[in-house]
Amino acid sequence: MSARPLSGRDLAAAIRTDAAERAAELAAAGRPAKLAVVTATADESSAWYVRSIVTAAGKAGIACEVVDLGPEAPVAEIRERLESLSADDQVSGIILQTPLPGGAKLEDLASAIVPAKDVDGANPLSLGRLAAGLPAFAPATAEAVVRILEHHGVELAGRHAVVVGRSTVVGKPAAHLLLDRHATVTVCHSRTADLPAVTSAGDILVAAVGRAGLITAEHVKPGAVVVDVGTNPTEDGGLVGDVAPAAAERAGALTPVPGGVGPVTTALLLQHTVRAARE
Ligand SMILES: NC(=O)C1=CN([C@@H]2O[C@H](COP(=O)(O)OP(=O)(O)OC[C@H]3O[C@@H](n4cnc5c(N)ncnc54)[C@H](OP(=O)(O)O)[C@@H]3O)[C@@H](O)[C@H]2O)C=CC1
Ligand SMILES: Nc1nc(=O)c2c([nH]1)NC[C@@H]1CN(c3ccc(C(=O)N[C@@H](CCC(=O)O)C(=O)O)cc3)C=[N+]21
Repeated sequence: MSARPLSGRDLAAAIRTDAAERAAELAAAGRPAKLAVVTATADESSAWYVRSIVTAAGKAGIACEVVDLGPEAPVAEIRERLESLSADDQVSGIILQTPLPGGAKLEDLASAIVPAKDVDGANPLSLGRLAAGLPAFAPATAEAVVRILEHHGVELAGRHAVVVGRSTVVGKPAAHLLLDRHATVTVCHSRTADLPAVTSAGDILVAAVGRAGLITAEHVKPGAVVVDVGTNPTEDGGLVGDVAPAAAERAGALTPVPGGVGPVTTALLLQHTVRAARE
C-alpha cells in the first residue's frame, strides 16, 4: 500500500488567486505590491525557489525585483541592501535567501529587515512574536507545512508531531505553529541520538533536513502523515525530497516533491507580500 499523496497544487492555486485579486486592488488604488528577493548564494534549491517566486509573482501581477549579490558578497553589503530596501517606499516585502555566504546567520542579517516588510518571518522580532503567539509573518515554508495538513483535513490537536530540522526558516517556526494547533511537538536535529526511535513515534512527521533519502522506512510509524519539506536537486535536473521511496510505502499520507510544500510556500510568500502592502 502506498501513501495517499497530499498535493499542494490546488491549495497553492487558491492562495495565488487570492493574492492576485488583492494585488489588482492595490494597483488600482495606486499602491502596487512589490517583493524584493535578496540572494547571495549559488545553492541550486535556492535558485529553484527564486525562479518560482519570479514566475508566480509575474502571474499574480506583483512586481518582483531580484537583488543578486553573488556568493562572495560581504555580509556588510547584504546588510546595507536590506536596510535600503527596508527604507524604500516602493518595496512592500523583502526575503533574504538562505544559505548565506561565509557562515553568516540569517537571524543576524534579517534584523536589518523592518518587521512590517519581513514577509518570510526571518527577523528575530518576527520569530519571537510567532513563538509568543502574537501577530507576525510566519516563515512561508513553516506556514505551508500546517496549511497543507489542514487543507487535507489532518487532525493536529493531541497528535504527536515530530519535526526533523531546527532551522529558523523551517524547523523551529514549524514546531511553534504545530504547537499553536495543540500538537505535542518533538524537534530533532543532527545531534539527535537514535533518530529512527524518535521519528517513528510521530503520528505526523515533518522532514526538513535537505538530504535525499534520509528518512527511510525505519523512521516512519506505519500509517503516519509525512510532510516532506526537503528539496534536493538531482543529477538529471529534477528535485527530490528527504523521504526515501521505501518510507513512502509505510506512510499513510505523504506530501510529494515536487508539487507538495514547495508551491504552497511560494504562494504564501506572495500572499504575505500583498498583506504587507495593504498595512
Ligand atoms: N519546499 C519548500 O518550500 C522549502 C524547502 N526547503 C528545503 O528544506 C531543506 C531544509 O532547509 P533548511 O531548514 O533551510 O536547512 P538547514 O541546512 O538550515 O537545516 C537543516 C537541519 O537539518 C538538521 N540535520 C542535518 N543532518 C541531519 C541528520 N543526519 N539527522 C537529523 N537532522 C539533521 C540540521 O541539524 P543541526 O541544526 O544540528 O545542524 C538542521 O537543523 C532543504 O532541502 C531546503 O532546500 C527549505 C525551505 C522551503
Ligand atoms: N529565506 C529562505 N526561505 C526559504 O523558504 C528558502 C530559502 N531561504 N532558501 C532556499 C529554500 C528552498 N526553497 C524552496 C521553495 C519552493 C520550492 C518549490 O516551489 N519547488 C517546486 C518545484 C519547482 C517548480 O516547479 O517551480 C515544488 O516543490 O513543486 C523549492 C525550494 C525555499 N527556501
